[in-house]
This record gives sequence, structure tokens and C-alpha cells, in this order.
Amino acid sequence: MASVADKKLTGLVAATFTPLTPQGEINLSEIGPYIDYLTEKQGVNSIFVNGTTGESMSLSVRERKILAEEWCQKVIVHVGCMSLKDSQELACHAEQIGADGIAVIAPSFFKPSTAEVLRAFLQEVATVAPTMPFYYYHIPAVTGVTGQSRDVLKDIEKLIPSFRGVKFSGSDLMDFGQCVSYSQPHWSLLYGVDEQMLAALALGAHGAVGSTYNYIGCHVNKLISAFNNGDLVQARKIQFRMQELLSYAMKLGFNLGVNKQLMIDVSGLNLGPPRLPVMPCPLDRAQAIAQKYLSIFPAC
Ligand SMILES: CC(=O)N[C@H](C=O)[C@@H](O)[C@H](O)[C@H](O)CO
Ligand SMILES: CC(=O)C(=O)O
Repeated sequence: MASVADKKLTGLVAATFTPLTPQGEINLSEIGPYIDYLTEKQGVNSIFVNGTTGESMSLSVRERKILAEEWCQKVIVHVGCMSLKDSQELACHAEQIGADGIAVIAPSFFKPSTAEVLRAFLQEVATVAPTMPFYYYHIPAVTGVTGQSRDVLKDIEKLIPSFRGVKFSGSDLMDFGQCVSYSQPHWSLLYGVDEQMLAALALGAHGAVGSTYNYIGCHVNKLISAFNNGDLVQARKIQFRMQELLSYAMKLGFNLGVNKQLMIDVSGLNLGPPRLPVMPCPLDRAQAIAQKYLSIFPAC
């Protein structure tokens, strides 16, 4: 059996949308072209599948397995569910199909009352797939589990030897900084609020996982290169353009349906509608945001 891969995860990771047919069924035939698009056009290093952007909580466990198998070339599979049993089933499955790693979000219907309880939940998932590099997925605004991520990390490798990092989708940069300063050399601290990733790079992020890397990955790679070369003026320019696009979209109303539609408009991929309770994007809003995108981000 393979051991936990020691290849450290860095750079841009696109959190993928889930292609659906117009009737709302998963559409596997679009996954091959989607992977080609991300590698060839956006230069993303890896993908994070069945996450928030992929509407994981609206998919059945069976659908999540079928999608994971199809995506499984170079991926982290998000396996978090409300039920520990479902998470364990998906973690075993990810290991069997040869994923590169798994991530787990905090359950949010019944919420863990303390960092210790959350660690115990994560441990129960990790132990059924001990060869999978394991990432804790912190996204407090969505889960309502708002405790500090740094507290979750305390002595975590004693419970989860396969622990390899955090996907940190919170805006509390002090907590993120404390995670970085506590992190071990083989961990990856991946930032997930795309509109302020430069701040996270300054604090030592090793990479970033996000939805917008689906359609501005090639620009954000330039931001990272500029940062690595010490050219903060250029890095800020790109970050400010991302902020301009997102603040425009947020004023009109930005949600996953709108985000998915923007990806469809930019890439030409046939990703279909979101699934209820996420609503499809109204046509006029989609047009306005796509136009804004084109005015801010010329082809890379
Ligand atoms: C709440 C949410 O979906 N967060 C994503 C990652 O975790 C981000 O990639 C955002 O979609 C992005 O930063 C735009 O706000
Ligand atoms: C955005 C992100 O990382 C997710 O879809 O889970």
C-alpha cells in the first residue's frame, strides 16, 4: 500500500464546479474537457473536487463517488458530510480510486462544540484512509463553526499521522498567521479567500484553493510570480483587479449560481445549472458580470 505522499502541495488549486445536465443530473462527459481547460488555459496545478463550489452538500454520496472517480487524475477530494459514516465511506472510496488527498469540512447541522470535538471527528474520518494526505477545510462563514483553526491544529499529528495541512477559507488573517507559524515543514497552508490572497502570501501561505482560479488562474499565477520576485506593485495590481471584479459581482448579487455561470461564459464549457437550493443566475446579471470580467481580464 502506498504511504502518505510526501509531495508538498503548492501553487494554485482550482475548486471545481460540478457539471450538470440541463435536467440536473451529473454530466461526466464534460469533465475531460474541463480538466484540459484548467491545465492548458488556466495553468492550475491541481484541483479540489466536490467542495463548496462543487455543491458537494447538494450531491448524493453515490454521485460524489462517481464524480471523484471521473476527476481522479490529480485531485484532492473533499469528503466532508453531515454524517461521519458518509464521510468515512467517501474517504475509503477516495483512497481506493487513488486520489492525491482528502479534505474534510466541519459538520454544520450538529456543530462540534469545541476544537477537541472537531479534531475527534476529523480523526475518525482520517483513520479509515490512512494513506491519504489529510487536510482540514476551514470555512467558518459557511459552516458556522467559527472557532479558531489554530486550535484545531494543536497536536493534530498525534491523532492524525496523515495530516498535511489546512484549506483556510476564512478572513481572520491572524488565525491564518498562527496556523502558518504552528505548521510543520511538510504541511501545506492553502488560502481560500481569493480576493485577499496576497495578504495570505505575505503571511506564508504555500498555495491557494479557490473557485475563481477556474477562470482567472492564469492571472493569479502571475500575481504569485510577482510576489515571489518581490514585485509587490505588480502583485497588488492583479489582486486589485480581482477585487474589482468580485466587488462588482457582489453588488449585483454573487452566489454559487452566478459564479458557475461566469465560468460557463468564460470557458465555453457546458456545466449546466446549479442544484437547488442554489438558484441559476439571471441572464442580465450573467451578461453584466461577464462583460466586467472581459474588461478587467484580457486573455492571458
Ligand atoms: C465561500 C466560498 O465558496 N469560498 C471559496 C473558497 O473557499 C472562494 O474561492 C470564493 O468563492 C472566492 O473567494 C470568491 O468570493
Ligand atoms: C472554493 C473551494 O475551495 C471549494 O469549492 O470548496
